Amino acid sequence: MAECSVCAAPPATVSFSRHCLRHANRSVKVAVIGAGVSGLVAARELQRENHSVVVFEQNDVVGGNWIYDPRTESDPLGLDPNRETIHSSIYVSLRTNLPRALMSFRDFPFLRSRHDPRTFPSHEEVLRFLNLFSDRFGIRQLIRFGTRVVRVERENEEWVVESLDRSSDSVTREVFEAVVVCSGHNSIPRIAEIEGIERWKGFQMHSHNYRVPQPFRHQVVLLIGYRHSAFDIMVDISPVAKEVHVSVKDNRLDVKFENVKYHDMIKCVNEDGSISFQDGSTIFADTIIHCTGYKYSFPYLDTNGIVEVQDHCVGPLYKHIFPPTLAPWLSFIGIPTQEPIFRIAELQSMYVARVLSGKNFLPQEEEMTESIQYIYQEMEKNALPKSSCSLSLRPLQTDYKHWLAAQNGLPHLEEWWENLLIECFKKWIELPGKYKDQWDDAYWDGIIQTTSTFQI
Ligand SMILES: Cc1cc2nc3c(=O)[nH]c(=O)nc-3n(C[C@H](O)[C@H](O)[C@H](O)COP(=O)(O)OP(=O)(O)OC[C@H]3O[C@@H](n4cnc5c(N)ncnc54)[C@H](O)[C@@H]3O)c2cc1C
Repeated sequence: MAECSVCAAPPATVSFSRHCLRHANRSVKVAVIGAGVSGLVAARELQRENHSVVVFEQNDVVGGNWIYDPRTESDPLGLDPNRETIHSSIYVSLRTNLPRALMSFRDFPFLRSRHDPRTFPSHEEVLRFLNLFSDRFGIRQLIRFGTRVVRVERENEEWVVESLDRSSDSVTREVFEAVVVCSGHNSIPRIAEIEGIERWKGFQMHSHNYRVPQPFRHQVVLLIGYRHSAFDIMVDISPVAKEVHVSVKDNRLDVKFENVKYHDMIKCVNEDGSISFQDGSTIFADTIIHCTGYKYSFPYLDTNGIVEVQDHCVGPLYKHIFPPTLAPWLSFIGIPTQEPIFRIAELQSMYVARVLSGKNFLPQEEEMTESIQYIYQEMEKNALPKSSCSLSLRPLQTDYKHWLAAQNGLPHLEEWWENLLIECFKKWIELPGKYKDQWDDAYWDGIIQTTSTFQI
């Protein structure tokens, strides 16, 4: 380990953040990339620790994925690398799949507003909440709007950040001590591989480019996948479409709609353009919508191969945050996309801010690497594919949240929080399509208000 980066005190007295105890609490110049949920909360926590923060945001407003954009991409499947990309994947009818209490920050609850007081509110309500958050904590003044980061590169132990100002079309080069990546993971489509798809003459798209049901009127539509987006789209288009077919890998939910049929996974597209499924059924369809999730991508980031995306897994990342060899100068917030990200991003951001100021010590590089290996082993023991190592925190999700809270000097996450999450998952299985409107608000509001200081 090197000496203290401020006074050259000997390595033995220095934390992994390269500060001796005398120079802990140091302010670091940090670039945050993105002003969605992760970037906003990262900026707040870094500012609270007195770091000097610049947030780069390609859009002109805050909110990231929660900014509804009626436009769709020129390649509806999202495969053409030269297409102009659209960041948001939100559709008009979208309501949150989590109760608002699970989309709250520790000291800034997502309160019911007069605009939309529902427990599972619309996307507009989430965007409103993120705007309130930005105003309350003075985040906007830290953000360079309309500025896209085009390159981040390590030079002489510092990061060179190149950004493009969209209004003047000019590129600026700046140097930062630390970079926090918050650029989101719900924009680059991942599509299903289908044997014989080159024969398909119909229309294919990814749910990233789905906005409204009208284009599918009187059509036979095949949806691939059955997580939240597929389910929402099915409910959206079944009233206008002739037939909706859903190809599902697992998690078949028994929801009856007159014109909806469920199938196993797709076997192939046949010579005559029909589609066969592994259960032996065959259909003709007008449109295929791939509701098959997203790819991680950091096109601007050059780490000399240290951080890679392999098999949908971003790594190596200690605690899903720090690449051991570049810690603490490079960090990632909000990587586990299948988790309730608001609170996790908040705890991760606090941790990063504290490590940078020297309040928290990171373990030695070898220990961080061992910790990453331990997660892979636990996943293997629990028969979880390596491809889910970034998406979710399973099987160590509860330990992870408690660990993060403890690092930040906070008590364990409240019991109601975990219970609410479990209940939400149970209800999604038991009452798909209905659970959002059959939620026991009085019961859960009571539990939350009597067991914490939290309001909803
Ligand atoms: C259809 C759908 C429904 C969802 N529903 C829920 C839900 O109900 N509840 C929930 O908690 N989560 C939900 N999510 C997950 C959702 O993505 C997160 O809530 C949250 O938006 C993630 O925030 P983020 O800041 O990590 O990423 P984003 O919100 O994607 O923000 C990233 C930001 O980075 C900016 N950016 C990217 N690249 C650059 C660059 N090179 N330079 C400058 N700026 C850049 C983008 O413009 C954007 O503003 C849903 C996701 C999808 C796709």
